[in-house]
Amino acid sequence: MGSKPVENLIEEASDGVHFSGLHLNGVAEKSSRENKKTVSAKLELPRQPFVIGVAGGTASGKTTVCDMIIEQLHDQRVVLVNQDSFYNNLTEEELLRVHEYNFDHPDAFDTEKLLNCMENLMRGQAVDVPNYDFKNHKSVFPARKVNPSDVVIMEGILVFHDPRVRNLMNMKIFVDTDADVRLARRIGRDTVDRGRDIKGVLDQYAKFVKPAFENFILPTKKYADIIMPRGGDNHVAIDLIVQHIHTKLGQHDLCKIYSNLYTIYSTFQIRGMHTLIRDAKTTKHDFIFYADRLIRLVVEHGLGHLPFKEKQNGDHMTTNSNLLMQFFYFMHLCLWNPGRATKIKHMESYHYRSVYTGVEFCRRLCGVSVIRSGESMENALRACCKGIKIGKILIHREGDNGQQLIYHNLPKNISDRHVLLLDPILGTGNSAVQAISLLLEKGVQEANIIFLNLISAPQGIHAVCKRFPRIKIVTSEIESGLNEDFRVIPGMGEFGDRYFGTL
Ligand SMILES: Nc1ncnc2c1ncn2[C@@H]1O[C@H](COP(=O)(O)OP(=O)(O)O)[C@@H](O)[C@H]1O
Ligand SMILES: Nc1ccn([C@@H]2O[C@H](COP(=O)(O)O)[C@@H](O)[C@H]2O)c(=O)n1
Ligand SMILES: [Mg+2]
Repeated sequence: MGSKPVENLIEEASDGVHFSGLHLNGVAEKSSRENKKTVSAKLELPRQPFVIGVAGGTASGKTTVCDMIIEQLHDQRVVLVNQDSFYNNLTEEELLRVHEYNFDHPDAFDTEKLLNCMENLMRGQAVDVPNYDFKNHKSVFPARKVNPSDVVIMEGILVFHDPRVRNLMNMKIFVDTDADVRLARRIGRDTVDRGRDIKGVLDQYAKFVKPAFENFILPTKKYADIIMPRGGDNHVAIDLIVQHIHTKLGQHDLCKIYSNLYTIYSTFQIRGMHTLIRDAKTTKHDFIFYADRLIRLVVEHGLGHLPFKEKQNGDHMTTNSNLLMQFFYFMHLCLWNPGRATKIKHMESYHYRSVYTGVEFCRRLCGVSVIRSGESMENALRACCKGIKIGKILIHREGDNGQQLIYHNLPKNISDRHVLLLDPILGTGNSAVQAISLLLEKGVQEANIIFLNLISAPQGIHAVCKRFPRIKIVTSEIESGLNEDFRVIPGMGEFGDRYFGTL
């Protein structure tokens, strides 16, 4: 993998331009990829943080959940921005009648200030977040200095309410805790931490907190990606969320280094399928089922990277309604212009010409599977590309570095084709390098190779991308690393053995 360890490469890349497949909008992402050469020029574009929104009713456990996520993300730079910090300061008059003030209405917050603060953080600038005092209902000095970070968590009862705030979020979590539990916790917290008396807490709850929950907070639950029951007691959900963030950040960094590395969009469905195929207890039947689902997604994604030509379907297209119109027009001519009507022999002459502008698939392509595990991907490729030719390469592994190419059978005219190279696991990258070298020897253009796999280890990515910067790698997950046996961890055994049942 070269002389520098992975962490150094990531660190170096973090200093310069970031090729984020996750957080930049389409335009920014495209221009970053197009300007790959500017990496060396070290343009100081801001890092786009992974923004998580955490909403939910009062005392549902939002702050507790955020603290737990932050604790578990100990190796990442994470900051918390509380919506509470952006409460409007009360006027003297409002302070005198504070019991009549509705702190649960969206207007109680200075949302412009929150947005401004978030925009600065996303531009890579440190911000001063007000320090709100719940006892005196106002911000106090000094403000809290918040530095730009990899992950920004925005937490508060109404963070999903304003679409401008909501749209900044990459992940939205709604903490869904039973109303009675919330009221009991709120009484406890407000009397102990916020200097309130029980009667005041109950009056405020009945008058403002409960109605606002129903009118403003609960309706935003529909925007959540994750609805989290039981708040901080839900350790499984917290683990999954933390793992997902880790995956996103890991992929993020390697995708920034290599603009030819593509990961399919990660969803909990996809993570769930990975969780199953990575479990030694998963039955053969389930292993094949979920591996096939993942393979199909990767193959479809890979095909999306093939070139295409614009194509127009210039055929006549007729709908029922215009057939009816044509019939009436024909009858009209028969009555009023029989001469013209007789000239018309075919109804088709009246069809409205409609053109569909689409694209044409690239036809000059073939698959090449690396025997044996790569053969597990052939069916998905055949299902997507009718009649596709698939060649094979057998590489024998001697120890961990000695790879020996011992057999190949490749489609004719492979040099004219785009090649989809199939191997579900990219580990050290040694086999992939051998296979790609063979394809290049056979005259295939490096830029015409798309390497499809399910799991890529960083070592393999560095090995392949550095040596063949023009090939594309499409994967469904970037692994954290390899174990001492050069296997992906946590281990799934030999993919081919598990898929073909030859354990
Ligand atoms: N799972 C839990 N079990 C017991 N108490 C909890 C739990 N989660 C939160 N609390 C307590 O309930 C109160 C409200 O929790 P907090 O996280 O501040 O909620 P929120 O930020 O949603 O208002 C706090 O006093 C907190 O210590
Ligand atoms: N001066 C204030 C400001 C806010 N509140 C209440 O705080 C709740 C929001 O904070 P959570 O941690 O519970 O989400 C909200 O329901 C307000 O009623 C307050 O009492 N006094
Ligand atoms: Mg809170």
